[in-house]
Order: sequence, then structure tokens, then C-alpha cells
Amino acid sequence: MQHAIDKAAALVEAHAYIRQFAGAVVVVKIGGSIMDEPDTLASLVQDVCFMASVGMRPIMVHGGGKAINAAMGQAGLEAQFVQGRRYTDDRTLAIAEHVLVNQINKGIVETVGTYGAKGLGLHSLSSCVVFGKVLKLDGEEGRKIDIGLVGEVERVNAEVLSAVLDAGIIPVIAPIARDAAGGKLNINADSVAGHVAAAINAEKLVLVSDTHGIRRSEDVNDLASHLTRAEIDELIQSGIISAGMLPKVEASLTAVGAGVRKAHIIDGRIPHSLLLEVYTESGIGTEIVL
Ligand SMILES: Nc1ncnc2c1ncn2[C@@H]1O[C@H](COP(=O)(O)OP(=O)(O)O)[C@@H](O)[C@H]1O
Ligand SMILES: CC(=O)N[C@@H](CCC(=O)OP(=O)(O)O)C(=O)O
Repeated sequence: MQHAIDKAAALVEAHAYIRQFAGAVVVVKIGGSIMDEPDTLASLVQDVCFMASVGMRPIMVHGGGKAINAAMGQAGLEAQFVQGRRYTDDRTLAIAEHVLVNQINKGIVETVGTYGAKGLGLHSLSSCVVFGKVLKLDGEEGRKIDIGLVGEVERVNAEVLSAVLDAGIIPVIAPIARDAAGGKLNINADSVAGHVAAAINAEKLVLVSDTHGIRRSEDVNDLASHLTRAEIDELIQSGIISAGMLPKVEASLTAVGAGVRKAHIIDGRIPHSLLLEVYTESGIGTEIVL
């Protein structure tokens, strides 16, 4: 009996948040790091569909770095990353687009359908909503680092996104952008999510990855529940925040800097971590604040 009463209490707790977030846009970025297990991905998509059915307006942005690595390996190419971004030549771009758009995006849209919601893939082979220019990374002594056909976001078509949301459809965005000349650029999916959240004035940005949160030291259990821009800068300088975490903190700061109320990094391997973050009092993961 107590178990049943606890379940009802969880629903009542959720009710307050369901009312608070009615109509609010939340951008959920799904990292390739949690896509190994189809059940984990499906459960996350189910959570997003739940959010839509209780009145939120979720937008999904997905990555797929691990799957691209595997496809590159099969093609005899070695993946190289600089500051969390993949060095991308023509062949790599073609592989990344195929994996991200034809496999992952398509799969997520189909899964949305199985949970009774409607998803629409927005990407380089359909209606693209993300436009970019070539990204040059900052190197030592003011030098710029060229990593090929990698982009940074210049513009997000928020009008198209709003129209899709107004139609009750969940946008599912893949991180291959168009450039001004009609070419394509590979953009880190966290960066895309941060700019999408900023452009559409989202309430929240949630980056779902394979870590309980951001480590503050070498100790894997030393996780931060909150981090400010100054603390993040220090952790980058000391090398504690590195690799794939770099674009996540940058994206979170882009979003909160533009007025998005909350940016979170949560662990998608915890069942229903997304619902726990949005609909309960006990926040999980790391929240990035200004
Ligand atoms: N300070 C840190 N705290 C937590 N994870 C970190 C940190 N610095 C680097 N990382 C790495 O970032 C990874 C997440 O980035 P990434 O592999 O690109 O994930 P995703 O595919 O979800 O975008 C973690 O698994 C971890 O290895
Ligand atoms: C330029 C760049 O790095 N693009 C990423 C796009 C996919 C991505 O970001 O996937 P995750 O979210 O799984 O890391 C890449 O090629 O891996």
C-alpha cells in the first residue's frame, strides 16, 4: 500500500512543475555517449514525449559522436578531436551526415512516433534550421587552429522552430548546418543545442550525457551541483574540464548568457533522469549559472 501512496505523492509533486512549465520550451540535447543501449535512448525519447503530452514544448538536438567514430573506423579513417571538436574533411563530413541524419535522426523521429507523439527531423537533407560559418579554434600565442569543415552557429531559424512547435510537433535537430554558400558544416551538437536554446528563448537547456555531472577535481565523486562562469574558466585552465565537456560548458554559458533560465548537464544512464530534473524538487547533475 505504501508503495502505491508514494507513487501518488510523486504525481502530486510533478503536478506543481507541470503547471509551472506549461507552454515552456525546453531544449534537450542527447549525447552520442548514451546511444550504445537502444533501451536507454528509447527511454529518454519517451521522457521527452511525456513532457510534450503534459504541455511543455520540447525540442531535441542529438549528437552521435561514438557512432561516427565507428563508421569512420569501418571506412579506414581515424577520428581526431581538437578541443572536443572532430577534425572534419570531405569524407568525414559525408560519413557524419550519413550517420547523424539517415541513421540517428531518422531513428529518433520513428521512436517519437511509437510513443504517440509526432516528431520532425530538421537537418541538412530536409528543412535546415541551423546556419553556420567555419570555426577557427583559439590556439597558443593567439594562433588559430583550422579543423576543416567544422562550423560555429551563426543563425538559427527560430520562426520555423516555433511553427513546428505550434503544430504540436517535436523538432528533432541533427548538427549538420548549412553555410551561406549552401555548403555543409559539421557542428558540435552541444553548440547547436546552446544556440537553439538561446534563439528560441527556452526555459531550460538540458544536456544529457554519460556523466553524473561536472567533476571539480581528479576525484570522480567530486561533482559540482552548481558552477559559475568564473569557476568554469578555472576548471578549464587547470585541465579538469576537457575534451567533450568543453563544448558543453560553452553551450550552457551561451544559453544562460542569452537569458535561458537554466542549463543542466545530467546523466542519461540514470533511468528517467530527465523527468527527475524537470518534474521533481531534487535536482540532479550540474547546473550552470551566470
Ligand atoms: N570535468 C569533467 N567532468 C565530467 N566529465 C568530463 C570532464 N572533463 C571531461 N569530461 C568528459 O566529457 C565526457 C562527455 O562528453 P562527450 O563524450 O562528448 O559526451 P556526449 O556524447 O554525451 O556529448 C565525459 O564522459 C567525460 O569523459
Ligand atoms: C564538430 C563536431 O565535433 N561534431 C560532432 C557532431 C556530433 C556530436 O556532437 O556528437 P556528441 O554529442 O555525441 O558528441 C562530431 O562529429 O562528433
